[in-house]
Amino acid sequence: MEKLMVRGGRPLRGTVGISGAKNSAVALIPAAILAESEVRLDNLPQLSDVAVYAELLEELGGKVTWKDDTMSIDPSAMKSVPMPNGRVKMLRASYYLMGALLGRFGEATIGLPGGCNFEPRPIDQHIKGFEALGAEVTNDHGSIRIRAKELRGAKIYLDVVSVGATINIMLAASRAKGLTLIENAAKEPEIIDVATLLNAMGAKIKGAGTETIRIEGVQEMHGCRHSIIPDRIQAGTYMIAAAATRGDVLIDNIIPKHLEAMTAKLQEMGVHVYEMDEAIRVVGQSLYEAVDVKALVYPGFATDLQSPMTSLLTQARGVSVLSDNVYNNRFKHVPELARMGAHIRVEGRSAIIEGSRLNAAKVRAADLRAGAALVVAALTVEEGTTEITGVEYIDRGYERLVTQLSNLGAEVWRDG
Ligand SMILES: CC(=O)N[C@H]1[C@@H](OP(=O)(O)OP(=O)(O)OC[C@H]2O[C@@H](n3ccc(=O)[nH]c3=O)[C@H](O)[C@@H]2O)O[C@H](CO)[C@@H](O)[C@@H]1O
Ligand SMILES: C=C(OP(=O)(O)O)C(=O)O
Repeated sequence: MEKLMVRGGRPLRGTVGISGAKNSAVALIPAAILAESEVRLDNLPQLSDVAVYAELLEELGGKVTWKDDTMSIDPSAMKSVPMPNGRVKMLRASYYLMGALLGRFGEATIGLPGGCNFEPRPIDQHIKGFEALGAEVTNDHGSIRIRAKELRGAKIYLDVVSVGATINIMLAASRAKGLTLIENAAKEPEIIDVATLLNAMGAKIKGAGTETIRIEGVQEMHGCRHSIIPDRIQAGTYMIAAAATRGDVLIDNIIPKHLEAMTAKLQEMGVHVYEMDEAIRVVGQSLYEAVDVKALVYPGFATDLQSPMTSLLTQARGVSVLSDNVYNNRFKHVPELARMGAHIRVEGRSAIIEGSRLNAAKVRAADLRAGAALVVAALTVEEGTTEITGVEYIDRGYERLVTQLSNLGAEVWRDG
């Protein structure tokens, strides 16, 4: 079993460049299905989810070429092949095949998605959206069959603010007849990135990044070239790691505005953070104050950063309370951090974190960001080597993690 080995106690120092965003990439790749000619994506991250998605598109008959950080997708010969099992179970974002195939072919059969299952993650709002557009949706033993004779624009009010449902409805509605309004839409930067690509492909989308998105359906969409936005979650994780190790790191090739909630929280703790045009410098300090954190939808503090933030808060003086208002039960990192000596209690949707010194241990990453939390924690440990299993989860979201951390002076390697 592969392990990530971390010998901590060294302040991270230097510059780390951030790749394109995973959560954009896994929506932009299936969005290409809607075009009739080649879509080229630049600044693509080298991640396992991206590799799986490329294979999924090939299974559908797409021609995919991936070199360095550029992927070309020729969707002209694609068909809506049923995918009840197999690779669709390997990642969460396979649900975007539903909206994209429905938009282009009027039908899709896709197994329920996999990915990080830190708690039940329903897709009822995606289905409600497809039905509002005129599709018939049935669940056949965990496989979702969606059919529409004709997609028609509709007004859809999302009961919960959902990134996935907002994007999935945008994908299908781009090729529907007439006007679709998504109300109570998610506002994450990745939504804007997807709308930008779709518009470059010929769609007519306005309002992405606000709570009302207006989509005027078009009959045809074409190829284009698009560069993916930087990964704000990888960037935030390196900000946390820099602070936790009392280091001095320039996080480069990012959009600092996407990290405002993180920057503000670090500053509140006493970390020195300097924003530049396309970079943020984080300078760690010896003493940090406990703070309260509420993970919320964008532009609030990102739920994907709450697990690594928990590790940083073990390094603060006093008691911090971290609540997750997006996923109430995203605390699989807590028992593992406890093995490393952390004093954390989970009460309802909150983790109550006491400042504590951590020790090396053998721990398991149960999901992607739980893995990031363990890496951050391990980097703070002064003596001994921490062994982290579940590396396959971490590989879903951090490009060249060992190389990146080693370049910053960390002692990290893979074993097994
Ligand atoms: C591939 C991708 O982009 N993944 C991100 C996406 O996941 P994902 O798109 O799956 O997350 P959502 O924004 O949909 O989920 C937000 C909340 O809404 C609930 N919900 C969602 C859909 C639905 O139909 N019904 C429902 O009840 C979820 O259980 C959750 O409590 O946004 C999450 C929230 O920022 C991030 O943690 C994930 O990294
Ligand atoms: C939960 C995450 O991803 P996914 O939705 O792809 O499982 C994440 O990126 O933290």
